[in-house]
Amino acid sequence: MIKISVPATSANLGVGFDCLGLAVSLYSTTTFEPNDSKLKISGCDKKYQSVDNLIYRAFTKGCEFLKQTVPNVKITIDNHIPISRGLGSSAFCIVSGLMGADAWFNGHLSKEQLLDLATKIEGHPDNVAPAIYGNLGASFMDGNDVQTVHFEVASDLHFVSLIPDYPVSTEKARQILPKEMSYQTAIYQIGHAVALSKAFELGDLKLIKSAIVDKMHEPFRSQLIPDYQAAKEICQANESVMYISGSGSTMMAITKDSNSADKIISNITKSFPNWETHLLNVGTNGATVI
Ligand SMILES: Nc1ncnc2c1ncn2[C@@H]1O[C@H](COP(=O)(O)OP(=O)(O)OP(=O)(O)O)[C@@H](O)[C@H]1O
Ligand SMILES: N[C@@H](CCO)C(=O)O
Repeated sequence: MIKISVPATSANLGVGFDCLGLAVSLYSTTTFEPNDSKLKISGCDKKYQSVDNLIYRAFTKGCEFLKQTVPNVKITIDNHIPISRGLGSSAFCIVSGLMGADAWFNGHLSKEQLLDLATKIEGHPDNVAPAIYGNLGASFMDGNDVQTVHFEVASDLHFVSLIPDYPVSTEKARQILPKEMSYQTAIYQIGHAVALSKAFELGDLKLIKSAIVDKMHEPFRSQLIPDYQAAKEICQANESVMYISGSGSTMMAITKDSNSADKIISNITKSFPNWETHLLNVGTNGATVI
Protein backbone atom coordinates (compact mmCIF):
# COMPACT_ATOMS: atom_id res chain seq x y z
CA MET A 1 0.00 0.00 0.00
CA ILE A 2 1.24 3.51 -0.86
CA LYS A 3 0.20 6.46 1.29
CA ILE A 4 0.85 10.08 0.31
CA SER A 5 0.44 13.07 2.64
CA VAL A 6 0.00 16.58 1.18
CA PRO A 7 -0.49 19.90 3.01
CA ALA A 8 -3.23 22.44 2.35
CA THR A 9 -1.87 25.57 0.67
CA SER A 10 -2.85 29.21 0.79
CA ALA A 11 -2.05 31.06 -2.43
CA ASN A 12 -1.48 34.75 -3.17
CA LEU A 13 -0.92 35.94 0.44
CA GLY A 14 -2.42 39.31 -0.50
CA VAL A 15 0.11 40.97 -2.82
CA GLY A 16 1.61 37.80 -4.35
CA PHE A 17 -1.18 37.08 -6.84
CA ASP A 18 -0.48 33.85 -8.79
CA CYS A 19 3.12 33.78 -7.40
CA LEU A 20 3.26 33.30 -3.63
CA GLY A 21 1.88 30.29 -1.77
CA LEU A 22 2.18 28.96 1.76
CA ALA A 23 1.89 25.37 2.99
CA VAL A 24 -0.10 25.12 6.23
CA SER A 25 -0.31 22.37 8.84
CA LEU A 26 -3.56 20.83 7.56
CA TYR A 27 -2.66 17.56 5.88
CA SER A 28 -4.73 15.15 3.81
CA THR A 29 -3.72 11.66 2.76
CA THR A 30 -4.42 9.35 -0.15
CA THR A 31 -3.69 5.64 -0.32
CA PHE A 32 -3.15 3.66 -3.51
CA GLU A 33 -3.52 -0.14 -3.59
CA PRO A 34 -3.83 -2.83 -6.26
CA ASN A 35 -7.44 -3.52 -7.21
CA ASP A 36 -9.32 -6.28 -9.10
CA SER A 37 -11.12 -3.88 -11.43
CA LYS A 38 -9.93 -0.71 -13.17
CA LEU A 39 -10.79 1.78 -10.41
CA LYS A 40 -12.38 2.05 -6.98
CA ILE A 41 -12.45 5.38 -5.13
CA SER A 42 -13.67 6.09 -1.61
CA GLY A 43 -13.46 8.99 0.85
CA CYS A 44 -15.01 11.62 -1.42
CA ASP A 45 -18.44 12.65 -2.60
CA LYS A 46 -20.12 10.21 -5.03
CA LYS A 47 -19.84 12.77 -7.84
CA TYR A 48 -16.02 12.45 -7.69
CA GLN A 49 -15.98 8.62 -7.67
CA SER A 50 -15.21 8.12 -11.37
CA VAL A 51 -12.34 8.24 -13.86
CA ASP A 52 -12.78 12.04 -13.85
CA ASN A 53 -11.53 12.20 -10.27
CA LEU A 54 -8.63 14.68 -10.17
CA ILE A 55 -6.41 12.34 -8.11
CA TYR A 56 -6.95 9.54 -10.62
CA ARG A 57 -6.41 11.91 -13.57
CA ALA A 58 -3.07 13.01 -12.08
CA PHE A 59 -2.21 9.35 -11.30
CA THR A 60 -2.75 8.42 -14.97
CA LYS A 61 -0.68 11.44 -16.13
CA GLY A 62 2.12 10.28 -13.82
CA CYS A 63 1.96 6.74 -15.25
CA GLU A 64 2.00 8.11 -18.82
CA PHE A 65 5.03 10.30 -18.04
CA LEU A 66 6.82 7.27 -16.58
CA LYS A 67 5.84 5.28 -19.71
CA GLN A 68 3.97 2.71 -17.64
CA THR A 69 0.56 1.12 -18.15
CA VAL A 70 -2.00 2.53 -15.73
CA PRO A 71 -2.61 -0.24 -13.17
CA ASN A 72 -5.97 -1.25 -11.66
CA VAL A 73 -6.06 0.86 -8.51
CA LYS A 74 -8.04 1.40 -5.32
CA ILE A 75 -7.80 5.02 -4.12
CA THR A 76 -8.80 5.89 -0.56
CA ILE A 77 -8.92 9.58 0.35
CA ASP A 78 -8.75 10.93 3.91
CA ASN A 79 -9.40 14.59 3.19
CA HIS A 80 -9.33 17.52 5.61
CA ILE A 81 -8.99 20.26 2.99
CA PRO A 82 -12.35 21.86 2.13
CA ILE A 83 -13.12 21.81 -1.58
CA SER A 84 -13.26 25.06 -3.60
CA ARG A 85 -12.54 27.26 -0.59
CA GLY A 86 -9.08 28.60 -1.51
CA LEU A 87 -6.98 26.11 0.46
CA GLY A 88 -5.48 24.17 -2.44
CA SER A 89 -7.76 21.13 -2.55
CA SER A 90 -6.98 20.71 -6.26
CA ALA A 91 -3.23 20.95 -5.61
CA PHE A 92 -3.64 18.22 -2.98
CA CYS A 93 -5.35 15.97 -5.56
CA ILE A 94 -2.81 16.62 -8.31
CA VAL A 95 0.30 16.18 -6.16
CA SER A 96 -1.18 13.04 -4.50
CA GLY A 97 -1.96 11.42 -7.85
CA LEU A 98 1.45 12.17 -9.39
CA MET A 99 3.34 11.03 -6.30
CA GLY A 100 1.14 7.93 -6.02
CA ALA A 101 2.10 6.94 -9.59
CA ASP A 102 5.77 7.68 -8.95
CA ALA A 103 5.83 5.60 -5.75
CA TRP A 104 3.92 2.77 -7.49
CA PHE A 105 6.76 2.54 -10.03
CA ASN A 106 9.55 2.93 -7.45
CA GLY A 107 10.08 6.68 -7.29
CA HIS A 108 12.16 8.18 -10.07
CA LEU A 109 10.60 11.65 -10.37
CA SER A 110 12.62 14.59 -9.05
CA LYS A 111 10.79 17.39 -7.23
CA GLU A 112 11.43 19.63 -10.25
CA GLN A 113 9.75 17.12 -12.60
CA LEU A 114 6.89 16.74 -10.16
CA LEU A 115 6.44 20.51 -10.03
CA ASP A 116 6.48 20.82 -13.83
CA LEU A 117 3.87 18.07 -14.23
CA ALA A 118 1.69 19.40 -11.41
CA THR A 119 1.81 22.95 -12.79
CA LYS A 120 0.76 21.74 -16.25
CA ILE A 121 -2.31 20.09 -14.73
CA GLU A 122 -3.19 22.93 -12.30
CA GLY A 123 -2.39 25.77 -14.73
CA HIS A 124 -0.38 27.84 -12.23
CA PRO A 125 2.38 26.99 -9.73
CA ASP A 126 1.43 29.01 -6.64
CA ASN A 127 -0.39 26.15 -4.82
CA VAL A 128 1.45 23.10 -6.15
CA ALA A 129 4.95 24.48 -5.33
CA PRO A 130 4.38 24.75 -1.54
CA ALA A 131 2.30 21.54 -1.63
CA ILE A 132 5.45 19.78 -2.88
CA TYR A 133 8.19 21.69 -1.03
CA GLY A 134 6.41 22.96 2.11
CA ASN A 135 7.00 26.43 3.62
CA LEU A 136 6.55 29.65 1.58
CA GLY A 137 7.12 29.44 -2.17
CA ALA A 138 7.62 32.22 -4.71
CA SER A 139 7.13 30.82 -8.20
CA PHE A 140 7.01 32.06 -11.78
CA MET A 141 6.92 30.65 -15.30
CA ASP A 142 10.05 30.94 -17.44
CA GLY A 143 8.59 29.99 -20.81
CA ASN A 144 7.31 26.46 -20.14
CA ASP A 145 9.60 25.95 -17.13
CA VAL A 146 8.55 26.60 -13.58
CA GLN A 147 10.98 28.44 -11.34
CA THR A 148 10.42 28.36 -7.61
CA VAL A 149 12.29 29.54 -4.53
CA HIS A 150 11.39 28.82 -0.94
CA PHE A 151 11.52 30.77 2.28
CA GLU A 152 11.31 29.41 5.78
CA VAL A 153 8.60 31.13 7.80
CA ALA A 154 9.07 32.23 11.42
CA SER A 155 7.63 29.44 13.56
CA ASP A 156 5.84 31.85 15.95
CA LEU A 157 3.40 33.02 13.27
CA HIS A 158 -0.04 31.45 13.71
CA PHE A 159 -2.51 31.15 10.85
CA VAL A 160 -6.25 30.99 11.52
CA SER A 161 -8.30 29.77 8.56
CA LEU A 162 -11.84 31.17 8.50
CA ILE A 163 -13.75 28.97 6.11
CA PRO A 164 -17.24 30.17 5.11
CA ASP A 165 -20.05 27.72 4.47
CA TYR A 166 -20.18 28.86 0.82
CA PRO A 167 -17.67 28.41 -1.99
CA VAL A 168 -16.27 31.01 -4.39
CA SER A 169 -15.67 29.76 -7.90
CA THR A 170 -12.06 30.36 -8.99
CA GLU A 171 -13.32 31.03 -12.52
CA LYS A 172 -15.67 33.77 -11.33
CA ALA A 173 -12.97 35.19 -9.05
CA ARG A 174 -10.65 35.52 -12.06
CA GLN A 175 -13.33 36.94 -14.36
CA ILE A 176 -14.07 39.77 -11.93
CA LEU A 177 -10.49 41.13 -12.20
CA PRO A 178 -9.71 44.15 -14.39
CA LYS A 179 -7.84 43.41 -17.64
CA GLU A 180 -5.14 46.05 -17.08
CA MET A 181 -3.08 47.53 -14.26
CA SER A 182 -1.11 50.81 -14.13
CA TYR A 183 2.69 51.06 -13.77
CA GLN A 184 2.06 52.72 -10.44
CA THR A 185 0.13 49.69 -9.15
CA ALA A 186 2.72 47.26 -10.59
CA ILE A 187 5.50 49.08 -8.72
CA TYR A 188 3.41 49.00 -5.55
CA GLN A 189 2.82 45.23 -5.88
CA ILE A 190 6.47 44.31 -6.62
CA GLY A 191 7.86 46.25 -3.66
CA HIS A 192 5.21 44.92 -1.30
CA ALA A 193 5.57 41.26 -2.44
CA VAL A 194 9.35 41.20 -2.00
CA ALA A 195 9.10 42.85 1.42
CA LEU A 196 6.30 40.48 2.42
CA SER A 197 8.43 37.38 1.74
CA LYS A 198 11.15 38.75 4.02
CA ALA A 199 8.56 39.73 6.66
CA PHE A 200 7.30 36.12 6.78
CA GLU A 201 10.87 34.87 7.20
CA LEU A 202 11.49 37.37 10.02
CA GLY A 203 8.07 36.86 11.62
CA ASP A 204 7.67 40.66 11.58
CA LEU A 205 3.89 41.09 11.97
CA LYS A 206 4.11 44.88 11.71
CA LEU A 207 5.85 44.61 8.35
CA ILE A 208 3.43 41.84 7.24
CA LYS A 209 0.55 44.18 8.08
CA SER A 210 1.76 46.92 5.75
CA ALA A 211 3.33 44.71 3.04
CA ILE A 212 0.36 42.34 2.56
CA VAL A 213 -2.15 45.03 1.50
CA ASP A 214 -3.07 44.12 -2.08
CA LYS A 215 -4.41 46.30 -4.91
CA MET A 216 -4.51 43.68 -7.66
CA HIS A 217 -7.26 41.20 -6.75
CA GLU A 218 -8.43 41.47 -3.16
CA PRO A 219 -10.42 44.75 -3.56
CA PHE A 220 -12.39 43.10 -6.40
CA ARG A 221 -12.72 39.61 -4.95
CA SER A 222 -13.88 40.84 -1.55
CA GLN A 223 -17.19 41.64 -3.31
CA LEU A 224 -17.69 37.87 -3.81
CA ILE A 225 -17.43 37.20 -0.06
CA PRO A 226 -20.45 38.86 1.60
CA ASP A 227 -18.94 38.50 5.10
CA TYR A 228 -15.44 39.77 4.18
CA GLN A 229 -15.76 43.10 6.03
CA ALA A 230 -17.26 41.55 9.18
CA ALA A 231 -14.52 38.91 9.32
CA LYS A 232 -11.84 41.56 8.74
CA GLU A 233 -13.15 43.67 11.61
CA ILE A 234 -13.01 40.66 13.97
CA CYS A 235 -9.40 39.99 12.91
CA GLN A 236 -8.34 43.62 13.21
CA ALA A 237 -9.84 43.86 16.70
CA ASN A 238 -7.67 40.90 17.75
CA GLU A 239 -4.13 41.86 16.74
CA SER A 240 -4.08 40.05 13.46
CA VAL A 241 -3.82 40.67 9.74
CA MET A 242 -6.32 39.09 7.33
CA TYR A 243 -6.12 38.23 3.62
CA ILE A 244 -8.20 36.19 1.15
CA SER A 245 -6.68 32.71 0.80
CA GLY A 246 -6.30 31.71 -2.87
CA SER A 247 -9.40 32.80 -4.74
CA GLY A 248 -11.51 32.53 -1.55
CA SER A 249 -13.87 32.03 0.10
CA THR A 250 -11.49 31.24 2.98
CA MET A 251 -9.93 34.20 4.74
CA MET A 252 -6.72 33.70 6.65
CA ALA A 253 -5.79 35.62 9.80
CA ILE A 254 -2.12 35.86 10.82
CA THR A 255 -1.17 36.55 14.42
CA LYS A 256 1.75 35.98 16.77
CA ASP A 257 -0.43 35.68 19.85
CA SER A 258 -2.26 32.38 20.54
CA ASN A 259 -4.82 34.22 22.76
CA SER A 260 -5.72 36.45 19.81
CA ALA A 261 -6.08 33.36 17.64
CA ASP A 262 -8.46 31.82 20.22
CA LYS A 263 -10.51 35.05 20.38
CA ILE A 264 -10.78 35.22 16.58
CA ILE A 265 -12.03 31.63 16.49
CA SER A 266 -14.59 32.21 19.24
CA ASN A 267 -15.86 35.51 17.72
CA ILE A 268 -16.11 34.03 14.24
CA THR A 269 -17.93 30.98 15.60
CA LYS A 270 -20.38 33.27 17.45
CA SER A 271 -21.11 35.35 14.33
CA PHE A 272 -20.95 32.50 11.81
CA PRO A 273 -21.83 29.21 13.55
CA ASN A 274 -21.67 27.23 10.29
CA TRP A 275 -18.13 28.26 9.40
CA GLU A 276 -15.14 25.96 9.94
CA THR A 277 -12.02 27.38 11.60
CA HIS A 278 -8.55 25.91 12.11
CA LEU A 279 -5.58 27.17 14.10
CA LEU A 280 -2.61 26.32 11.89
CA ASN A 281 1.13 26.78 11.64
CA VAL A 282 3.28 26.89 8.57
CA GLY A 283 3.45 23.46 6.91
CA THR A 284 7.15 22.76 7.01
CA ASN A 285 6.70 19.34 5.42
CA GLY A 286 5.76 19.29 1.79
CA ALA A 287 4.19 16.21 0.24
CA THR A 288 5.67 12.93 1.49
CA VAL A 289 5.27 9.21 1.03
CA ILE A 290 4.43 7.97 4.53
N1 LIG B 1 -11.22 15.43 -1.92
C1 LIG B 1 -11.47 15.57 -3.23
N2 LIG B 1 -12.00 14.57 -3.92
C2 LIG B 1 -12.26 14.70 -5.23
N3 LIG B 1 -12.02 15.82 -5.95
C3 LIG B 1 -11.51 16.86 -5.32
C4 LIG B 1 -11.20 16.80 -3.93
N4 LIG B 1 -10.68 17.97 -3.57
C5 LIG B 1 -10.66 18.74 -4.68
N5 LIG B 1 -11.16 18.09 -5.73
C6 LIG B 1 -11.25 18.62 -7.13
O1 LIG B 1 -10.69 19.93 -7.14
C7 LIG B 1 -11.68 20.90 -7.53
C8 LIG B 1 -11.55 22.17 -6.70
O2 LIG B 1 -10.48 22.92 -7.22
P1 LIG B 1 -10.46 24.54 -7.16
O3 LIG B 1 -9.17 24.98 -7.79
O4 LIG B 1 -11.73 25.08 -7.70
O5 LIG B 1 -10.49 24.86 -5.61
P2 LIG B 1 -9.35 24.80 -4.50
O6 LIG B 1 -8.14 24.11 -5.07
O7 LIG B 1 -9.97 24.21 -3.30
O8 LIG B 1 -9.07 26.34 -4.25
P3 LIG B 1 -7.75 27.27 -4.56
O9 LIG B 1 -7.15 26.80 -5.86
O10 LIG B 1 -8.31 28.67 -4.65
O11 LIG B 1 -6.85 27.10 -3.40
C9 LIG B 1 -13.02 20.18 -7.29
O12 LIG B 1 -14.00 20.68 -8.16
C10 LIG B 1 -12.67 18.73 -7.60
O13 LIG B 1 -12.64 18.52 -9.00
N1 LIG C 1 -3.68 32.22 -7.72
C1 LIG C 1 -4.95 31.62 -7.98
C2 LIG C 1 -5.23 30.62 -6.87
C3 LIG C 1 -6.55 29.91 -7.06
O1 LIG C 1 -6.37 28.70 -7.73
C4 LIG C 1 -6.04 32.69 -7.98
O2 LIG C 1 -6.00 33.53 -7.07
O3 LIG C 1 -6.87 32.72 -8.87
